[in-house]
Amino acid sequence: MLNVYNMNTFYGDSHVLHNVSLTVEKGKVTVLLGRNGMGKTTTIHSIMGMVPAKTGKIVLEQTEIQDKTSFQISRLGIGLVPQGRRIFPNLTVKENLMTTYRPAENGWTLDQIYAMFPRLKERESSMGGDLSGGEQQMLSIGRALLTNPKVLLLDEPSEGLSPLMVQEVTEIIRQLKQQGLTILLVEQNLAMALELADFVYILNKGAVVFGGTPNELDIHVKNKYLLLSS
Ligand SMILES: Nc1ncnc2c1ncn2[C@@H]1O[C@H](COP(=O)(O)OP(=O)(O)OP(=O)(O)O)[C@@H](O)[C@H]1O
Repeated sequence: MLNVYNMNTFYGDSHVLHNVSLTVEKGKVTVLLGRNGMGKTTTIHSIMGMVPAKTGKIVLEQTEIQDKTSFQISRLGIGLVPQGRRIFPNLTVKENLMTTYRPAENGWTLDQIYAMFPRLKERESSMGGDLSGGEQQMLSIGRALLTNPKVLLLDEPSEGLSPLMVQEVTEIIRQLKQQGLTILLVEQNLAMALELADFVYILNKGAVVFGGTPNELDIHVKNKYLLLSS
């Protein structure tokens, strides 16, 4: 569905991603793990065209997207739930949702988003900035779904949420998977990630050092790249 081949990304002279290759299979949850600063967000931003890769190829279905703008990439069917949620604080919940709404045949509608997130319906006239962290995360997910994406990228959706809210967000991602949505999830929360993952990649210093199923992710790999500080 989404394939990344040998992606190299720089911030100025700083070479951050080194030949990153990933496969995100249709209808599956692919998880990208790695400690702080290892390049997870940069990978997501390069796929979205926000920090374009200097070399490499990114293919969505049959279309090469590495030279396209973020707007074009969104239109082609990649939705982003960004780190930190990035909702508009001075727009209402409903206005936040409608900013990106793009109707699609058999696609998400506002009513369906409200059915999935009843709390957003209750708060539809509240300002985005007045919502709790968990409500903002739901708003951010709802807003991305209303672009009717083929692939949904989620960048650390559990960040800053209470354990109860993390469970709720996990449940939502599980439901989206059951509905057949293709998902690339960046997470620091290992338990959450492994609960959802069909396939796992680990990034270390901007390079993919592991790709396999959650079962193949043994304690040695976890210790080396995820649990211990470097
Ligand atoms: N705008 C930027 N300019 C320069 N360097 C950056 C910029 N953004 C990130 N970096 C650097 O790129 C590297 C990868 O950062 P990135 O944010 O992609 O990591 P991450 O794995 O997503 O970490 P985190 O979990 O903290 O978000 C880090 O060394 C970081 O300092």
